[in-house]
Amino acid sequence: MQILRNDKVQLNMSYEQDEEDQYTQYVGSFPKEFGYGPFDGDGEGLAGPLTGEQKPRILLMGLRRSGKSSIQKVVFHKMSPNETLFLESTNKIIKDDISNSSFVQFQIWDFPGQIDFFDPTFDSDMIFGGCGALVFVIDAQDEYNDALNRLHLTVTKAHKVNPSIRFEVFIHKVDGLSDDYKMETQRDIHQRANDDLQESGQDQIHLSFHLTSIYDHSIFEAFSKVVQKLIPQLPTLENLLNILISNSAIEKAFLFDVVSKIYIATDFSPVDMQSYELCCDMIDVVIDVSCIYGLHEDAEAAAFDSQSSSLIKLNNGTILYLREVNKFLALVCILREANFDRQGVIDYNFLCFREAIQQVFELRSKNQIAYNTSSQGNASAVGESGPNTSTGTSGTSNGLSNPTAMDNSPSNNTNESLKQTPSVIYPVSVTDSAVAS
Ligand SMILES: Nc1nc2c(ncn2[C@@H]2O[C@H](COP(=O)(O)OP(=O)(O)OP(=O)(O)O)[C@@H](O)[C@H]2O)c(=O)[nH]1
Repeated sequence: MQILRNDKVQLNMSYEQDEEDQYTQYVGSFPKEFGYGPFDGDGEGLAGPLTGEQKPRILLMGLRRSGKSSIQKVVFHKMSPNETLFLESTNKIIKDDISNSSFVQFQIWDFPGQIDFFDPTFDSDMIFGGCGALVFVIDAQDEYNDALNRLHLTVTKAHKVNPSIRFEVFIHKVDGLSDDYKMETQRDIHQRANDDLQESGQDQIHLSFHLTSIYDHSIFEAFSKVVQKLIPQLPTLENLLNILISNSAIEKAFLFDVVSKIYIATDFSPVDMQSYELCCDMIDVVIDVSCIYGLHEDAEAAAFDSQSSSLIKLNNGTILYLREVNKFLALVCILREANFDRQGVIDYNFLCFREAIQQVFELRSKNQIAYNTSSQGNASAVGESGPNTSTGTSGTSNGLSNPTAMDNSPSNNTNESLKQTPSVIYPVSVTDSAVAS
């Protein structure tokens, strides 16, 4: 296995509480430096970093002790699940800035369980107005009548203020339930929540349901789906992954945010949990090995460079192949060993893919800077972009509204170079053109 060198990413927190050091400790095998940091720009995403106000916001709501803070700590701060037993109850809104990559830039607001919407100090316009997604956590191990009432109250209120919010219901702590009971609980909660909405004439509100637990990968998978919906460039990324896998005989490819192990995009084939878990585990292995062997004398040197990669052969004839895409993102692929005999072609296709991704970043950055400039100088320009530009839900928050924007970009050339590879696997012409160029 080639060693993926560890990147020293700073941990950046914006907690309101005076507990800045609390989560910068070692958790498991992760070094404390391996966490989120401000996007310091390495040429790929001089995003004119989004300001707090512009970042899509994800709200974590639910009854007391339903598991909101645990989810946030486990997914984004590498806290081990057992440590969440000692978390204290949240008594005010905690805002957490997730700024680890130029694609995944958002804020998570963790709410106290006992929050009162009718309290005059609760500014629902401000809270729901700039929100991209609302995650409502229900403790599936507990009686959930009250939680369903609360869910109804929360979504109707939020939808009234901001109809573009996406509602995600986490049926949480399912680790304690048998498979049958899990399914039964999901069906029951789904049915009752939607019935409540229908009875109150609010059936235009759409709820998505996820079975989650911090004790397995389900919470990462569910959060991946929540975050993906906030990435306007998602169709472009998926399209690029499709082109890559179909030309490289790859079975499944994930574009991972390395620190959180959230996948921000995958190809169009269905995701099965086992593949996702395998890829997550690979990232853990790579990081662990990198921490032990990957650091050079100059520990401050930028690691995770363009040569970084890892190859794991499983004993069932399958290969896991990891390549660094940029400082924060990694491509993890699953493919058959037999299809890996012409690695050069796969690597060439990967380079085209990486270049395309970088161009998406650049385009986004340019649009972001243009947007920032115009909104500073001309208030009406903000109006043109729509009132929800800061939420990330309208598809314009980052200035790149849809894949057609990409079509006009230089990256389309890269798309073409991938597309030009005949759909036959490993066309010789690709290698030839690579050599020729
Ligand atoms: N079994 C199990 N327990 C969990 C899970 N997630 C959280 N917990 C436990 O649930 C308890 C409450 O978790 P918190 O994260 O503090 O809950 P909260 O919703 O933030 O609570 P408030 O801050 O009071 O609103 C803790 O003891 C966690 O260890 C899970 O997936 N499974």
